[in-house]
Amino acid sequence: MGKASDAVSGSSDPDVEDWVRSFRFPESGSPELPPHHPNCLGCGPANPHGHRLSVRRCGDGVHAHHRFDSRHVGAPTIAHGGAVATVLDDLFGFLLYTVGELAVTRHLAIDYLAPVLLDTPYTLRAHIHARDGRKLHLRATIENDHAHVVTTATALFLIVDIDHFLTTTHQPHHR
Ligand SMILES: CCCCCCCCCC(=O)SCCNC(=O)CCNC(=O)[C@H](O)C(C)(C)COP(=O)(O)OP(=O)(O)OC[C@H]1O[C@@H](n2cnc3c(N)ncnc32)[C@H](O)[C@@H]1OP(=O)(O)O
Repeated sequence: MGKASDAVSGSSDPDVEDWVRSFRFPESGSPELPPHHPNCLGCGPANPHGHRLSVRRCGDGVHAHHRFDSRHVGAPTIAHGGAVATVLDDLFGFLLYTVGELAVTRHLAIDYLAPVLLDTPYTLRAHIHARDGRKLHLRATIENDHAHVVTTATALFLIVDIDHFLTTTHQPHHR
C-alpha cells in the first residue's frame, strides 16, 4: 500500500496526525477498500451511528450493497434524504483510493428519483466521470433489486494535500 503521510510536518491534534500517518492507499489489484477511518460516519466500523458502508472496486469505479434501517428514517418507511446524501458522499470518498490522492467534497448534488426504502437492499455505484487537474467530477447511482435507478448524484471533489487535514485554521471560500 502507498503511504499518504510522507509530507506530515506536524499537527496540533495527535489523533489527526495518527490518522494521516496510518492512511494507506490499497494496491490497485485489491478489490476490498478500507474504511476512511474507524469512526467515519459513512464507513467506520466503530461508529454506532454510522452506515458501515462496505465498498469494493468495480472496474474503474466502486460499488457497494447497502440497506438503510430505522436509524435513518425520514418519512415513515423511507430513508431520510440526508442519510442518503451521507452514504453517497462517503461512496464518492472511496474513489480517492482509485486515484491514489487525498480529496474532499466541494460540491454534491442529488436527484431523489424515487423513495429509498428502509430495510431494502440497494446497489450503489460510483465512478470518476472526468478529471481536470485537482478537480474530480464524480457520478453515482443507487439502484433497487429490480434494476431501477432511484437516486443519482454528481459531485466535485478537490484533491488536497495532507496539510488540509492538519491545519485548524481553515477559512471559508466564496465563489
Ligand atoms: C482523504 C480522506 C477522506 C475522508 C473521508 C471522505 C468522506 C467523504 C467526503 C467528505 O465528506 S469531505 C468533507 C466535506 N468537505 C469539506 O469539508 C471541504 C470543505 N471545503 C474546503 O476545504 C475547500 O473549499 C476546498 C479544499 C475543497 C477547496 O478550496 P481551494 O481553495 O483549494 O479550491 P477553490 O475553492 O479555489 O476551487 C478550486 C477550483 O474548483 C473550482 N470549483 C469550486 N467549486 C466549484 C463548483 N461548485 N463547481 C465547479 N467548479 C468549482 C474553482 O472555480 C477552482 O477552479 P480553478 O482552479 O480552475 O480556478
